[in-house]
Amino acid sequence: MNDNNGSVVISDETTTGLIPVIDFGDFNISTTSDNINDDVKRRLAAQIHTAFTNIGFVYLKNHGVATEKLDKLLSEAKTFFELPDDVKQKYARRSAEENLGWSCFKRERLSHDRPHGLKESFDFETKPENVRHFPEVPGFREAVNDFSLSCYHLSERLLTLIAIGLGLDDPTTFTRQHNILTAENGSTLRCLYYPPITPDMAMQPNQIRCAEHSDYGSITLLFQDNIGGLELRTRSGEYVPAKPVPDTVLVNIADLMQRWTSDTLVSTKHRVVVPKGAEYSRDARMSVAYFVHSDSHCVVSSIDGKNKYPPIKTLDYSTVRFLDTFDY
Ligand SMILES: O=C(O)CCC(=O)C(=O)O
Ligand SMILES: [Fe+2]
Repeated sequence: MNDNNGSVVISDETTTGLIPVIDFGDFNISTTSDNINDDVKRRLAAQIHTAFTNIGFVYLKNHGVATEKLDKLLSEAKTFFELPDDVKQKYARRSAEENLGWSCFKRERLSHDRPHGLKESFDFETKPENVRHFPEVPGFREAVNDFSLSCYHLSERLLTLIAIGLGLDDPTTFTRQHNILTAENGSTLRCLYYPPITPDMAMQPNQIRCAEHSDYGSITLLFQDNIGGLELRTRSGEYVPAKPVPDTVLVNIADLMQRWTSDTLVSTKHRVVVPKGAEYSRDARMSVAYFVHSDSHCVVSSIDGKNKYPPIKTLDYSTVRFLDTFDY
């Protein structure tokens, strides 16, 4: 079925009909932004805007981020996560301000209504000159840098389209505040590992892989493997699956962008549940999230000038959120 902007809305249970799949081929990361016709940008901007004002999530296909780069990253990350804890501990995250490094199993608590998540993760800076190297997994560093760079290019395009979709005079309104490749910016690439759920695993009541939360920054690019379990909250309050759609990236609005746009774009809560049935719980699940944040010193205040929310500095906002999530 087509919605009124021409984007395809999948009506089977893959996305429960709520999350559009948009063909990003005309503006994929191999294109040169300046050469792309304004009509193409306006069309894509309108499609994305509709998704971000309704459900806050969209699948993009033909985005141009090479599948081989994702596969390589997932494979290197898996090798890392399967190392013994005492090795991984050398790379453990240290503080909320830094927001980098390894978070061990059951470290992160995204909702106070649930126990810690059944997952491990590793956060990287998005800058290529990133300092951490992994003697134990020599290819990990390069795979992260390579993938990050593609995500950066896709993010720039999306931030431009978001500005156009909002009808802003200046399409660089957001990109100017997202100097992702500089030290002024705290965007991160996160590799996530949800180990197999085994009968001997000590699980607490209500414990799931990743508890209900919304993301903190501007937008998130999420690449998931084929295991499933991701769910998002509809406006009526129920959680529905956001199933893996091969070769797509799932993009969502995060909290600071919702605030920036005075709730026009919605930051939707989501979670990762343990798939039902022994077959799937024996599988580990992996995903990669690229969290796009505005520059640390950027003061986010409503673009419509109505000040629905008081202005807040990006770093102040994200530090409070990280402190709430991790027990330091
Ligand atoms: O692993 C996933 O699919 C989702 C992870 C997520 O939502 C997050 O890390 O913010
Ligand atoms: Fe999230």
